[in-house]
Amino acid sequence: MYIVQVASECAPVVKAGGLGDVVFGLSRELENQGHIVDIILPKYDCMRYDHIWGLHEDYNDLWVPWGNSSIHCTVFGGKVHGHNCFFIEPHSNDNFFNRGKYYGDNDDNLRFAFFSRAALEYMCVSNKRPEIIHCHDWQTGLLPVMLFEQYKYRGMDSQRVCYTIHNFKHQGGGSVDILRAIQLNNDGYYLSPDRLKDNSIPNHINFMKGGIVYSNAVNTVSPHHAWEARFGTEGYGLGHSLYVHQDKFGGILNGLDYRIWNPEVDDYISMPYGPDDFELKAYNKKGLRERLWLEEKDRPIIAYVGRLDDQKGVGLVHHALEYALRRSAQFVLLGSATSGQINAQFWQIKHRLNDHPDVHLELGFDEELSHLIYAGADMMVVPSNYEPCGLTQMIALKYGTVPIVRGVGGLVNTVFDYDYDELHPPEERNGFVFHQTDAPALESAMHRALELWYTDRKAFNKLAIQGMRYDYSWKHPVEKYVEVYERIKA
Ligand SMILES: Nc1ncnc2c1ncn2[C@@H]1O[C@H](COP(=O)(O)OP(=O)(O)O[C@H]2O[C@H](CO)[C@@H](O)[C@H](O)[C@H]2O)[C@@H](O)[C@H]1O
Repeated sequence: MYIVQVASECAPVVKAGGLGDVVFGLSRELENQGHIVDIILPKYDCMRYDHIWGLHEDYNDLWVPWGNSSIHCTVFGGKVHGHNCFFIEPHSNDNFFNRGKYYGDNDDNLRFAFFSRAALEYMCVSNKRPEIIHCHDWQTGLLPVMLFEQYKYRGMDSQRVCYTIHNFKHQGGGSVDILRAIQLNNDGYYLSPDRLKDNSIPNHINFMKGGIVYSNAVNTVSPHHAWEARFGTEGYGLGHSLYVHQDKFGGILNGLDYRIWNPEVDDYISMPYGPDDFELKAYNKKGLRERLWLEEKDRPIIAYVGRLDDQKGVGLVHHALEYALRRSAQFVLLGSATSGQINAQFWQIKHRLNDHPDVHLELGFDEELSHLIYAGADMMVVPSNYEPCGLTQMIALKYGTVPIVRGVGGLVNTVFDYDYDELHPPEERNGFVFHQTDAPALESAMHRALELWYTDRKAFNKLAIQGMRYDYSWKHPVEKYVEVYERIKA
């Protein structure tokens, strides 16, 4: 099958979080299984150009209809670790993708509406006719709308869309001006409740709702989160739309790319190791301590890696740090804040603890360091408020770093409590789970993990090795995506 992925991220060239990992890992495994995949991305000024090989002009004369005129774009082709990517560069004073960052500007909705339009226009005029266009998150929610309302009549009538939602909280939207920009000139039609009308803000369109209504198949990234979004509050107002479209909605658990996330072959860590020579993990703990100036002693290291965002339970992340110190453990944090307030709060903590021999906070994005943390830590905390899938706990498992997670979303589908899991026998359990969003709940799970580390190291290591033996690769999820593609293709 020929599949085009359209997304705002693809690791390692553009990665702000898990979306980038998924777009790359999914594409790579699809190709392994014999499919052809192209990936279309914006050409950001701040991408990791060192991960692109053979960047060249692929299509120089792309004119993308926009408002009353059109914007000239150049499309660049290049290989990202062997995979075909196309980068769209608009030439206009809006400088849509020359902002020194991927997201976070007031006109983000317009920027990605433009990107969706440009991706379709490029496929249309360059004669790319995939069987499946796979769109991701709010940034590309308008693509299926334009495909079925406009491009279907321009020779793209047999393309089908699979739409994957990685985060319901960010839906994209705005006034009907956006419809004008993408030339969907019939406000009454598009603003109807069964099309793009936002479910709560009057006279607003909602990109993600558009994606749900117009795509042929819709999924989120774990079975449990699909249930939460449909029946709980985690759909952030889109629960009703999911109900209306329930026949085409489901959950497919993410995978991990084990060529990137595998301690047996990881170039960024101090010493390779696997479940059969787990004792070598200790060299990575030493390497991590040396790199981050932590004191060398017989203590566990607890880590947090992730965006510092309300979604991730930042209050509990901070609490985990304080509790770890109280229990004489060491704590390492690698995170980038998504708001100025959270950023300031963590810089303050960092300054306060700057000379502490048992703590290191690294505030920013550092892919290489993240590998060493997964390898060197003993435990990883993931106290999320909600978590569609979560990759950090799956990476931690592969690196024999025991996850301590809140039982929500994909965390429920991947981490099974050492003491209390009822569905898995003891030899299949792999972590610690708590349920409430308060500090005592987190402490009780951390306490159980720390007690095991302090009092029965053998049992702790056995648990870590059990986690390493889980297969959360892309192999099985890709089979599920291919089933979906087969079902919807023309
Ligand atoms: N400061 C930093 N430095 C280096 N690396 C960092 C980093 N902060 C995060 N990362 C890395 O980014 C990825 C984050 O994965 P998550 O699953 O937590 O994604 P996120 O919440 O962004 O994405 C959303 O999409 C993904 C993919 O579908 C879902 O798993 C998830 O639940 C959903 O919220 C991991 O690879 C992690 O190591």
